[in-house]
Amino acid sequence: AKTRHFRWDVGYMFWSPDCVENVVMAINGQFPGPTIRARAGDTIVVHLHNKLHTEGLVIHWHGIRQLETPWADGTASISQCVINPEEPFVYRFKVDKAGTYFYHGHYGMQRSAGLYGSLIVDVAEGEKEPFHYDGEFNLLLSDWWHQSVHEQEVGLSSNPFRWIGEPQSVLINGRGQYNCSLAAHFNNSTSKLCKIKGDAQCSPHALRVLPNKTYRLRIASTTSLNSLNLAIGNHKMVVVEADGNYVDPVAVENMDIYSGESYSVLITTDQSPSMNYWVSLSVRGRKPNTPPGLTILNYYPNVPAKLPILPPPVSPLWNNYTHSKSFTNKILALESKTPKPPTRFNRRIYLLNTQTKINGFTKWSINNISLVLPSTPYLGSMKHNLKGAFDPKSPPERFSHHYDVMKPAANPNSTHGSGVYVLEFNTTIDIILQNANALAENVSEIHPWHLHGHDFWVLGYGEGKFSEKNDEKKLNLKNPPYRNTAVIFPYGWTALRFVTDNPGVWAFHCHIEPHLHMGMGVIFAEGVNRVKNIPDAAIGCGLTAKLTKNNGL
Ligand SMILES: O=C1O[C@H]([C@@H](O)CO)C(O)=C1O
Repeated sequence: AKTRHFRWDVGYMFWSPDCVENVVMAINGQFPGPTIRARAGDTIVVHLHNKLHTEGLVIHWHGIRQLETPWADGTASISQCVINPEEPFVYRFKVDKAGTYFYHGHYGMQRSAGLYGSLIVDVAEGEKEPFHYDGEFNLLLSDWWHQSVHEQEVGLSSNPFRWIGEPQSVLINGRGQYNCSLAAHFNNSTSKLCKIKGDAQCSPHALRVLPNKTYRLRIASTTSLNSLNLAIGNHKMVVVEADGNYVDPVAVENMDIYSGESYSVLITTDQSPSMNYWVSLSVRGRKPNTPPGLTILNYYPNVPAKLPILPPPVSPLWNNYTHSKSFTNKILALESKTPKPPTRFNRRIYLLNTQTKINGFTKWSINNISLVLPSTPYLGSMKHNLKGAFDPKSPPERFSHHYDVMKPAANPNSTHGSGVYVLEFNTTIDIILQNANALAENVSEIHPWHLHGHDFWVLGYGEGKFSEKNDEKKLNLKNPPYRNTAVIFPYGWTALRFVTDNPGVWAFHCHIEPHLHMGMGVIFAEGVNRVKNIPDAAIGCGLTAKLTKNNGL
C-alpha cells in the first residue's frame, strides 16, 4: 500500500461550465477538482490551502468510512472546525475499499458552488474485480445555477422564502450547454445548435471507444437538487457497483441516479461502428425545467464531432415513479462479495421527514426538529465531555402514530435543534425513513439520504406509513444492497440497518444541498470515548479551542 500526497489550493475563479461565465470554486485552478486515484489500502494525504480569502472551508470524502480517522470526514461543525482563509489543513485517511467515490465541500452550500471532484479506488494490487472490462470512463454528474450560491442561501433563509428553482443546466464532468443544444436539429424546440469550439470550457468530452469492447462507466452524482436518469442510445448498461459495493449484475435500458449515489455500469460497444451515439442525462422526480445534458459515445474511427443520426434516447417521464421504483428495486447485493446484515436489530429509530415552518421561515424537519449545527464541532465537544456545546436532550425516536403522512401537517410549526442520537457501540441500528406530504397539498418529494462513516443495508422500500405488523416481514435480509445513500420515494418509507462499529460523530442527512441547509439531517454518535488523537487543527475553534496546545491560536 502506498501513501499518496496531494497539494491543493482552493479558490474562486471565473469559469463557464455551461457556456455562460460564472464564478466557481476551483481546486488548483481546475473545475471539477482533480481526480484522486488510489488502490484499496492506500493512504491519501491532501495538503489543503484555503485561498477563498473570506470564507471557511472543509472537504468531505463521500463514501469513505474514515475508519479510525473520524476527524478527517470533512463535515463543518460535526467532525472538525472550518479551515480559515490562508490556513493549511491536512486530510489523512485510508481508502480501504475499492469503488467509485467523490469528494465535495460540506460547509454551507459550497458543494453547489462547484467544490467537488472524483475519487476512484482500484482493487488492491494482485486482486481482481468480479467482472471484466477493457477500458473505463468517469462521469461526475452535477447541476448548475447561474445565481450565486450566496444569493441562493439568502433566499432560502429569507421570509418570504425564495426557492432556488430548477437548475439552468446539468453537467457531465463539469460541462453543459445552456444556450444551445447538441441535438437541436432533432427536437422542435427553439434551441439552436451548439457551435462550441473544441477547447471551450463547456465543450462536451466525448467518450472515445473501440468497437466490440467492454467499458466500465463510473458514474457519481453530486447534484445539489436533481435526481437524474442516464441513457445511452442503442446501448444497454449492466449495473455492477453501487456506492463502492458490488451488486448482482443487472441489465437496464436507462438508470436513475440520485444525489450522493455512485454506480459502475458496463457497456459493450457492439453497435454499428459507422456511427456515434448519444449519452443523455435528464431530470427526474421534479418537474424539469432543465434540458437534458448530452455528450457523445464516439466509436473509432469516427470523429467525435460527428453527431449521431438518431435522436437522443427518450427518458422516462419525470414523474413516472413506477419506473424509478422498479430500477431501485433491481439493485441487489452481489452476495459472494457483500457482508450479510445481522438478522435482528437492537434499536429502531423512526425518522419522519416533513417540510415545516419556524417563525414563518420555511424549513425541513426530522421528527419535528430542524437541524442547526453548533459552533463547536461535536466530535471534539463529545470526546471532551464539554457541556453547553449542543442540545443535551436526545431527539425523538419516533413520531405520533396518528400523524397522517398523506396530508400537509395539521400544525406545520417545528423547532430548531442540535441534539445527538447517541448510539451504543457495536449494536445494530434500524432506521425507518418515513416520507410525508410537504407544506403544499399533494406534494411529497424525493429525498436521497446519505450516511457518513458507514455503509448500511437497504432492507426495503414501501408505500405509505411503515407498519411493523405488515411491513416487517417484507424486509430483505437475504441480499439487501449495501450502500451509503438511499432514497425515500414520495409518500413512502425506506428501511435501513447498520452496525455502530466506527467510533465517531456522523451526519445522516438529505443530500439535496438546499434541504440540508434548511435543517434536513440528524447527528449520530457512537463509541466517541474510543476516538484517539484528534489533531489540534480539527478542534481549534469554539469551546474546544482552549484544549489545544496553543489554545487555538
Ligand atoms: O424545499 C423546497 O421548497 C420548494 C417548495 O416546496 C416551496 O417553494 C421545493 O420545491 C423544495 O424542495
